[in-house]
Amino acid sequence: MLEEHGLLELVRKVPALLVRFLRMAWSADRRAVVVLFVAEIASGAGAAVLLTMTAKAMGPLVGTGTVASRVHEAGPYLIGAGCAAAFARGAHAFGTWAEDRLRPQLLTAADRALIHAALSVRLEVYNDPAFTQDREKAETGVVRSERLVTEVQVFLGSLIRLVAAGGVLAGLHPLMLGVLMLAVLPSGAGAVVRARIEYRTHLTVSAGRTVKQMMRGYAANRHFGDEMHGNGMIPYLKFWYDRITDTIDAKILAQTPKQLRTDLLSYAASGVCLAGAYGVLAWLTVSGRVSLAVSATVIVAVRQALASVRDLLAYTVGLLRHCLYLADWERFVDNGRSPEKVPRTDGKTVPPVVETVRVEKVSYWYPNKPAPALDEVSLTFQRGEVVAVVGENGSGKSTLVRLLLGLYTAEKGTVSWDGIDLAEANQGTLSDRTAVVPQDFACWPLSVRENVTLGQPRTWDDEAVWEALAQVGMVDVVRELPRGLDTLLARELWGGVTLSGGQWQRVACARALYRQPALLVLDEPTSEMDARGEHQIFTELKKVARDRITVVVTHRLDNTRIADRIVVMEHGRVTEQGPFDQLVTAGGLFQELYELSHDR
Ligand SMILES: Nc1ncnc2c1ncn2[C@@H]1O[C@H](COP(=O)(O)OP(=O)(O)OP(=O)(O)O)[C@@H](O)[C@H]1O
Repeated sequence: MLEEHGLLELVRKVPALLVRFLRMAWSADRRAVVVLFVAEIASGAGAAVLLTMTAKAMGPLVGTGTVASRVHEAGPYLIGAGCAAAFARGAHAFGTWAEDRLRPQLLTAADRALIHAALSVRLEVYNDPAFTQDREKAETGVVRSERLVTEVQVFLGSLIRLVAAGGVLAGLHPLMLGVLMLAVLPSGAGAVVRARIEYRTHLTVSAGRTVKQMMRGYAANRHFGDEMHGNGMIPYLKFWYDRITDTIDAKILAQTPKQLRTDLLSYAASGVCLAGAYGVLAWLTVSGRVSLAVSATVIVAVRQALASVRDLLAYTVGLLRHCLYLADWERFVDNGRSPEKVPRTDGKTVPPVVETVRVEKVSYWYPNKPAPALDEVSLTFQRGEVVAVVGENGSGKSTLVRLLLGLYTAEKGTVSWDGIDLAEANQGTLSDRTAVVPQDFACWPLSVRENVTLGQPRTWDDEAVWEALAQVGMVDVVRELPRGLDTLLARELWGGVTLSGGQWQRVACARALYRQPALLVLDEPTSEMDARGEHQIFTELKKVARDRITVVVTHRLDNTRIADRIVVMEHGRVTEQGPFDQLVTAGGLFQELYELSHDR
């Protein structure tokens, strides 16, 4: 991780980051990039001409003769200087126009890359605790990408103006470059020290900021409103949020005395060096080595150079800081493209119809867990079968179905579909054959139609959509919505509505049925449904079971009566299998759980 390395590591990365950033800008808006560069170069050239004209005007102005004749002689140069200044400002305005165009486009490009990366990785990558933290950091990189445009613009402009001032001074007298260096060096050193302090501060607060960001997300999410308000959690959450923000602030504030010391030292050194530079200049002038006119120009040029250096350094610090966040963003985005993190697309094609899914001696470990979530599990599933998977919390049911779906890859053993080992399957063709109603599903802020067809190629035929809705008993509810299938299921948006928990669950089931998959997995599909809804779903499952393998994970053991076979799991192992009538009297865990569920 970049954080383990130092500032030097970051500085080494900056050019590559800037090139990548430039490429993004180039593909977003070439014209704006060209205008930005041309405008800043033109603005720098204008500043150089302004200085040269000033130098030329100084000769007559500080020379001999009447005031009128001196002004007359200097007049054309003064007009030239005025025009150069106007030109430089005009060019800068175009630079700002380009910046205004690039900022939002780069923000969008960085944001899109992040979301695509987050959506591209395999589900297993999410299990790595670093993944969430990396994503939070990358989010900050997205926000900072916008500011980087301004920084690059000012950095470039200042650099060009500094080079222009240096060039003009060197042209006047080679020694003047030394005078300029003497005047600006301490500010440079001060800025580097400041950047180091800021970088270290960033490292100390980054973990706290990540947690804070997560909390912000929860606090603003209506989904958690019932839980927060109904449990009286608000005062503690406020207290907790205040505490973490105070801790972060305290760490940042603890750095301010160091920054003050750095500033005072660098300003004092700057003052001494500037006085030294002017002393050298005075000596050169008095000893006749440079003319009075040159010396007057040097003073103007040094002032301009100092302003440029101040901008340059301030924006270099900003640039470094933002590159730091961008490095986090870059790492996350590149991870989302690395072959070992994304699903396989080059493997064997999974056929549309599957007769047998075989699980052979499969074990699976989650990161940082000593015991396997699945331990040498062997099972076979046949087309047309409805299999219920039951067991106590944490026994490995959800892990098993993720392996069947190919969402996780077995670490030991194999899961195969008609002989195709899923570790070697093309994941795209596999996910085309599966459908799942997970325990936790999203309430997508899309129309009813899209909520049903999501994951399928777009269709103009609503008949199949209505059919899927009929299978879950949602036809009347949808007909009564203000815009039927077009109704937006997002109460937060104008014209949108929301559904009840059970209705949302029915929509999730309709989506799975609409897919007509080879493997249909339902993990607690009816936990929020009323008795009628539950009855309807299980009746429908039975009706459509002939064409596929259906796996239902459930804690409501009465529902397992519809299953052809029940698989009982304990501590990651399969301990019982068989039809309901057999298991309910077998004296094993199933019978015990069944009796407990009726012992009220
Ligand atoms: N993402 C994860 N990271 C780490 N450990 C996990 C993860 N998901 C599950 N586990 C662990 O794996 C084991 C099996 O979990 P799994 O979710 O498969 O159980 P389950 O039978 O579906 O439980 P439940 O009935 O509560 O849904 C548990 O010990 C759980 O703590």
